[in-house]
Amino acid sequence: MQITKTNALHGTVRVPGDKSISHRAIMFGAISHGLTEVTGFLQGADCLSTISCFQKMGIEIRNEKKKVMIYGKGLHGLSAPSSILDAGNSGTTTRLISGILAGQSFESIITGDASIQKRPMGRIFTPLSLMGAAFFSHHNNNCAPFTITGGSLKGIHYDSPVASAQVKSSILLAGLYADGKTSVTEPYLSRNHTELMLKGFGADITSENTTAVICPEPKLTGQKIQVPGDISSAAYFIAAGLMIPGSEILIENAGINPTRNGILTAAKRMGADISYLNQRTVSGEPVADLLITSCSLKAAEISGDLIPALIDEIPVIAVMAAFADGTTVIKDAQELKVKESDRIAAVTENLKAMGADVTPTDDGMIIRGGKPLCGTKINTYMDHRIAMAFAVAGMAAEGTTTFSDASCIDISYPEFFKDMASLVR
Ligand SMILES: O=C(O)C1=C[C@@H](OP(=O)(O)O)[C@@H](O)[C@H](O)C1
Ligand SMILES: C=C(OP(=O)(O)O)C(=O)O
Repeated sequence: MQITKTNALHGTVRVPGDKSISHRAIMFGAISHGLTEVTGFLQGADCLSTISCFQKMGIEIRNEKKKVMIYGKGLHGLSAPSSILDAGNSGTTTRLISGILAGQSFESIITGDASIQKRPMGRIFTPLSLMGAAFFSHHNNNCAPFTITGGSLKGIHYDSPVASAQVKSSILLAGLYADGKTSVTEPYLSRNHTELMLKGFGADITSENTTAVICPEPKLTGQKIQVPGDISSAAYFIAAGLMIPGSEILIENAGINPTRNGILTAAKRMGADISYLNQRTVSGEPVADLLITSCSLKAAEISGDLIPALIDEIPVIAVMAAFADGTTVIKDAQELKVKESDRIAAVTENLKAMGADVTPTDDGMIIRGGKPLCGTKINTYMDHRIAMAFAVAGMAAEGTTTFSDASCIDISYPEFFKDMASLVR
């Protein structure tokens, strides 16, 4: 794959289904009674890992691409896995499944790829152990592979040190199996798809400010779920549409849940005027079509409670900042170091290689925008967000951009290059 500077982008694009919501639809369907039908499911490698894990635990899942059918067996219907559960590259799979496995009467082993084997799992071992599950990290490093011994769980209150929807969701799912109320408070509100969707399946779940509360409910019921387009995937089109002069693109069916739409807030702070058309609610999630028109971008500060709402979009926001006028400061984003790659290191290394003036910090980066950027060979670190963010950088830079390996894009957006190319006239 080679990318050169592109002309203005025009046309309409429909991004694939939301990754976070697709994972949850499979998981919640598996532990509910009866059929769950999912349309708009993301056929990315991460979500396929979730499907395969539940199939290994005896759940029939038919993936007909346009529709995924999950024949749920209820909270206690999973069987001991036929072999080690492989979460692939997916942190969401690993951490959310652990919450469910914590409440099972069997033992299971979870592993994943080289990246997953480096990501911190102590953050779920601690609360789930307090609830009564036991964990054994095979390399004694609080990472995968690990064994979970489920058990009878007790309800707890947990003050999470990190604003992480994966930690929150893992605890709430274990809470379905506990003997009483379970609650989680986080420092800032993270994405709330679990709270919204579990309620739809019949769970007794409420939230107020940064606290979510769940009470055990013996029976969840299968649902029809329509997955909205992924705002994290839309982010690459938003950035390209804003940065490439003369562009006008319509992104249809994008999820705009306020706990996820920080990219829109950041873009607005940077001077963009994005129109929200056809606003509606789909399966409990707010959705809109987004009209993006190119503009000259200016620097902004990205920090505090905005961070969880745009955590996965920071690589592409950093690219926008490199093309913007002024100094952008991104802080409070130390979580970037424990994603599929160390995204502070990966973004700053690649931006520097393209000629940008950028300084990494402990919890983010400082980008002095406006220097001319030139294509180079991007080291993706096999991180899908890095590959797509720098594909966008390559579309706005002089010269040619190539990649060490861009196959990682299949994790969240297998059709990315095709969809982007459809907008180039
Ligand atoms: O719950 C989820 O679906 C996700 C939560 C976020 O991770 P953290 O919970 O680690 O912040 C995000 O980065 C990830 O892509 C998906
Ligand atoms: C961090 C991400 O996903 P996960 O944690 O599920 O691997 C991501 O998609 O950017």
